[in-house]
Amino acid sequence: MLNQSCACSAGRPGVWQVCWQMSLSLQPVLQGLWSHLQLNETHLLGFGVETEEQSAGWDQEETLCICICVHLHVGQGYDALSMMPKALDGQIVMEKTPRYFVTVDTPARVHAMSQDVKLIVVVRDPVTRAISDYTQIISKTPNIPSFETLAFKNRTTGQIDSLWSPLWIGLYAQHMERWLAWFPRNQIHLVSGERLISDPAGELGKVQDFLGLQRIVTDKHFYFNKTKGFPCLKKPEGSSKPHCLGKTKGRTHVSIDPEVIRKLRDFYKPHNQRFYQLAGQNFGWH
Ligand SMILES: Nc1ncnc2c1ncn2[C@@H]1O[C@H](COP(=O)(O)OS(=O)(=O)O)[C@@H](OP(=O)(O)O)[C@H]1O
Repeated sequence: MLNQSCACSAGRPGVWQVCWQMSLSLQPVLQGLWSHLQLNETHLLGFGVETEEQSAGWDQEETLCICICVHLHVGQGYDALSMMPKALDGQIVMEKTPRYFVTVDTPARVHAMSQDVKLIVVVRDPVTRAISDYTQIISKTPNIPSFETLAFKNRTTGQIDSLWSPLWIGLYAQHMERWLAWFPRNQIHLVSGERLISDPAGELGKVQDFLGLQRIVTDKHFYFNKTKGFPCLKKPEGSSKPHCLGKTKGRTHVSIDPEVIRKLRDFYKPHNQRFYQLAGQNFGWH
């Protein structure tokens, strides 16, 4: 059941917002619209438009209500800094938006906001990343074509569709180059997604060093949870119980034709090499 009031966050400076709330009994139409909106988020972002706080639910009369907030970022004047929470002395404010790494205008905008901001990017094997991305997309929009279909412009000739969002995002070198045009390499810290799983304390140790923090988070804070198949926190702050990440993190991936995986590995090889050079480190993706 969806509450009738729409959930847009109001009054944020530099952002215009529109809020729609629809209630129709045309289930298939709305499901299609919902899929369309989710698939086109990247496209919308390209134009500086972002959807936020999307929610959908069925009311008691079995009609679908959708509430979508569209935030239109007004030119370059989007004042992100004033939207950040105030920090006390000794506190660091962090903002986490995975899409910033790949959104074309973001480096310039972040630079206009702060030239000495510290940037952290978590990167993982782009092939695994693409499959993870697709697994997430298909969990929300089950009727889309297969990964194998979407990954190719032409499957017969083997031509990869590098503009398909899950593959395009994995072209890390090209995204990194855009950031390096605005920020020196030493202001960007790269976290290995693989080591974040195999050695979370080690990887977070480097993050703490990069942020100039004392190494407080160490091995003793983690344990390997066999059921989850991932490291989890022994005792998160403010709780006495262990905590693993939620169901949408670390889920079983859709199984993909090994031949397609091989083709994708070949496709990414030169891009990965270029990324290792820019990064000054080899992430070992084969
Ligand atoms: N400790 C722990 N527990 C669970 N999952 C972990 C952990 N550490 C890293 N990972 C990996 O994080 C992946 C999910 O991150 P996301 O890409 O969804 O993050 S993001 O919020 O979009 O940035 C997720 O990807 P998937 O395995 O594809 O779900 C995990 O592989």
